[in-house]
Order: sequence, then structure tokens, then C-alpha cells
Amino acid sequence: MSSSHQISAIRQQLDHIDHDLTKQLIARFQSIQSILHAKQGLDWPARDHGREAQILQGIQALAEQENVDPSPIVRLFKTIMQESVKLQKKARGHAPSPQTLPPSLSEALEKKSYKLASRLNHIEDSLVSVNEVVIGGDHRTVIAGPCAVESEGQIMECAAQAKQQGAHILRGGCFKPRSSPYSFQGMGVEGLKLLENAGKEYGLPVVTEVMAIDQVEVVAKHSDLLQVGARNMQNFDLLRALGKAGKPVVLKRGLMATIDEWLSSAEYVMAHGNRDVILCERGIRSFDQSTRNTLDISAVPVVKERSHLPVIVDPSHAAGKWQYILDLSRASFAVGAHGIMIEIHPKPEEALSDGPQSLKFDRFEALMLAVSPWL
Ligand SMILES: O=C(O)C(=O)C[C@]1(C(=O)O)C=C[C@@H](O)C=C1
Repeated sequence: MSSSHQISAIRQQLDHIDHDLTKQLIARFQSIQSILHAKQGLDWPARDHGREAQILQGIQALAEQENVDPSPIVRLFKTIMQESVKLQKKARGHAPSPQTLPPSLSEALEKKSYKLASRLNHIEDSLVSVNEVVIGGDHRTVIAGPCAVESEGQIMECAAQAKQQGAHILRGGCFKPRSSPYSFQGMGVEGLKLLENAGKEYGLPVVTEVMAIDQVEVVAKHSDLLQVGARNMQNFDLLRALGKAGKPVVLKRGLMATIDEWLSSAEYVMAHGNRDVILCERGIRSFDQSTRNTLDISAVPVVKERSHLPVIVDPSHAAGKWQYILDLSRASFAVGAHGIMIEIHPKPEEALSDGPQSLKFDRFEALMLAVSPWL
């Protein structure tokens, strides 16, 4: 039988633990004061995602070893580290970024054909808001959903899963650019409405592809973020039209496009009035057939050096096989991507498009756990 004495005794124990925890936290924040001075001397940024991931992985392993659910402890440590970053940023007087670029980089960027997209023009990372979701800078974002919207039930199930696992934006193709004219071409406007409703139901902004100028208006009406597919990266008329769409744009890299060509395409959208552009690396054509495309992971740091725009990675289209998506997602965040775009499906074997690269829900859950240190 429990008694009030027992509760008092446990509370006393808790008081001791809290006392020790507080002392430890004070010591931790004192160490943060020391590291912030050391890092400032080396011009290192306040936040280090890689280090945070390492710390959280260690904590997760320790909790699992003790047979304890790691989630609440991981969440607490995330908050502690957020406070550490805030402390460091405050001490730097909110001016953590360098005010000038290295001369060699400036010189190289001056010769480029893109100006608005260039880091030369905008030294700080740009942040793009998709409703309440902020992409870029220190934010890390997960976009998830099916390759194509196939039915109300399918998109609702995917939205529920995306929300439950902590994704930030729901994806779903409605106008599908298929290699064969005989393949499923998407549900069109009907699909857009289903996607919009699913997003509203679960409080997730939605992204979908726009393939042609005459679709821009209707896609912008029903979605929060407009996607330009790899095959349309150099459809300059479409890019011009997107400059006036009034919604942020995610621009996928063309199958054979260099990084500078990709940034020049971003420049088209920006020069025509829309500064809210997010870049998306989705694999390029190479000689190797082992994966659908070759994920150019090096594009992420290169883009981040040349441009202030957010850059995300689509490992699903790059790999074409679900087996590689988790590792490539981790790799994407490890090299500094601002987000990932993942294809999920309740029954990938029955998907009307891209089944082999779509994750079943339990595999998506495992992926979200694996990337959780970055989120
Ligand atoms: O290791 C660092 O660089 C720190 O600034 C410390 C710390 C932490 O709280 O442990 C804080 C912020 C960084 O994002 C990573 C880790």
C-alpha cells in the first residue's frame, strides 16, 4: 500500500536528483561559455549539427543499453542544446556570420551568371517560409508523402503517417511527368484538392509538381509550395511564370545539369519576382546503373558555398530503391542539407508510380528515428 510517507520519501530522492542535475547543468553551461570563446577565435559557427547528432546518438545508445525509452531523454537534450546555441548566439551579439566572403570565393562568384541567387549578393543563409514551416539556415525539414496522389484514402493515410512521424510538409504528385505516355499521368486537379484537404486535416503544408505554365494558377491555388521537376529545370518560360506565382518554389536539379546551370535556373524565378526558392538535389545521370540516378551529395556543400538559398535532398528519386533511402538521408543531413524529401506509401507494391523507392510506414518510422538527431 502506498502512503503519504512514501511519496515524501520519493520526493526527497527527487530533490537530491534535481540538486545534482542543476549542478551538472550549471557546469555544462559554464563549459558552453568556454567553448563559445574558443569557437569565436576560430570563427566556428554557434551550431554544429554533426556534433549534436553525435551527442544524441550516444544518449540514445546509453538509454537503450539501460532498457529505457530514449525519446524523452533525447528530447530534453535537444532542448538543452538549443539553449546552448541561443546562449552562444546572444554572446556574439546576433552577428555570428562572417560579414565578408573569402576573396577567392568572391572573385569566383563575380564571374557567375547568377547574381540574386549568389552568396555574393546575400551573405547570410536565406530562410524560406512555407506557411509556418521555415526552411534554410539552422532549420532542418522533412517532406514526406506518396509519389502520386492515387485516392482520398491513400493520401489521408500518408498525411496521418507523415504527421505522426514528425514530418513538416506533405508531398504528393498530381500532374506526373512520366517517361511513358501510357503510364499513370496523375489525378490532376482532383488530386490537388485531395492533397489540399489531407494537408488541412493534419495541419501540414503541401507541395506538388507544376509541369506547365497553364497549371501554375491552379497548383498555386491548392498548394503551399510549387515543385519544378528535374525535366523542367530549364523550362525558362515556366520558371518566368513561377516568378509571379506568389508561392515558394522548390527547384529540382536537372538530370544532366551542372550546379551553375541549376543556380541560373533559380535566378530566372528570382529575377522574375520570386525570391523564395529552395533547391533540391535528386540525383544526376551517370554511367552506373546500380541506382536509378547518382546522388551528388557533394552538390550540397558546393551549393551552400555559392548560394544563400536553402538546399534539400531527394534520396528517393536518386536511389530508386527503398533499401538505400535511410543511409542517404543520414548522409544528406551529415553534409549540411536543410531538408530531405521522402516518398512513402501504405502499400508500395501496389503504388501506381515509384513503388520500388517508396517506404512502407514502418520503414519511414525507422528513417525518422535515424535522422532525429538533426531535427
Ligand atoms: O560542441 C559545440 O560546438 C558546442 O557548441 C556545444 C553544443 C552542446 O550543447 O553540446 C552546443 C551547440 C552545438 O550545436 C553543438 C554542441
